[in-house]
Amino acid sequence: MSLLELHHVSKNFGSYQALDNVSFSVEPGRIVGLIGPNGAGKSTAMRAITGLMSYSDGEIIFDDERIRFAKNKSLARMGNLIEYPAIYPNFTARDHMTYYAMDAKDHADIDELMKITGIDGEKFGKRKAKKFSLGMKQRLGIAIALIRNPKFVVLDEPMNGLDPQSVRDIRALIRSLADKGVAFLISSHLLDELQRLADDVVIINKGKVLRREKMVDFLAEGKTQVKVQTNDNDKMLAAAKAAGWDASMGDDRVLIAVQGDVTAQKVLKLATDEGLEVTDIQTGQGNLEDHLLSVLSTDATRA
Ligand SMILES: Nc1ncnc2c1ncn2[C@@H]1O[C@H](COP(=O)(O)OP(=O)(O)OP(=O)(O)O)[C@@H](O)[C@H]1O
Repeated sequence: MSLLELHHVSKNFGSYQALDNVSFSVEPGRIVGLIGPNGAGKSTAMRAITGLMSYSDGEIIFDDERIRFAKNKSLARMGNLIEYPAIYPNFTARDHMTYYAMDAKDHADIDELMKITGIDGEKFGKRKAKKFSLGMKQRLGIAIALIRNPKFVVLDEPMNGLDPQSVRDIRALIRSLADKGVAFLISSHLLDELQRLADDVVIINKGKVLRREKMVDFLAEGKTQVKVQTNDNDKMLAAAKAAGWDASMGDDRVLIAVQGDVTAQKVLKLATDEGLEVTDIQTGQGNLEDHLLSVLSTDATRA
């Protein structure tokens, strides 16, 4: 039995459909990455799951209870950090911990959680939250999400504003909690980070789920690609597509799937024939970002 299940969930804002028949599940102890471009519906899905927003159709079941807007006993077993953490400017980090632990049947050891999330010690202990940096607020938000020993935690862009050491600390914390059975649903535009952290991936685009699979399977399915950078990548992409190749635009280079007669030499020859200057060319397995872009570009072609 899954801990969280979304069955055919839809959400409309007026005539705009932000979620369209969304179904996926999250198992205990799994870290699930929710990824997709801006406006795909990630925050909307997370808000519906945490009872912060109503949904129009379908159902969301958490821990055997149907999630409804703003009235769920089960939400006490769910932690979340969505957009801005609920921080009180005149509270210190410890005040927040004490406040959010109040009335909880079960809560984490406050000192230990403050230590792990790096909001303890001389520097932060006595400082009021209004004087916190963005990264500090983010760490406090993560600590708040974890204070009630949740079974399931929803984190929207948790690594926002964190320095590399904090990113590493938070990653280790999430992994150790998942090893103890806590499930996570995490959205992030930091795809390298998510690739390292997530066990499963849900890809959402224009409110629809395009993929739901294990991260390793998704990455393995990513084709070997020739990644070519030229002085005119748009022209390179058009030429590759005209040649009938499976090509998409990466961050700063064109990605061409190695299949049939496509090789790096052929790509180089095509670029030269087009009068393009090749500044870099490599062959390799796509990473999460490459494969995501390729899945999104296939989806756009279908639409
Ligand atoms: N309260 C609202 N009223 C009207 N439209 C909304 C509202 N909230 C979100 N939307 C629209 O729904 C779509 C999905 O938004 P959402 O914030 O869920 O996307 P997202 O995947 O989280 O994007 P991002 O990566 O930019 O945060 C967007 O087109 C957005 O403009």
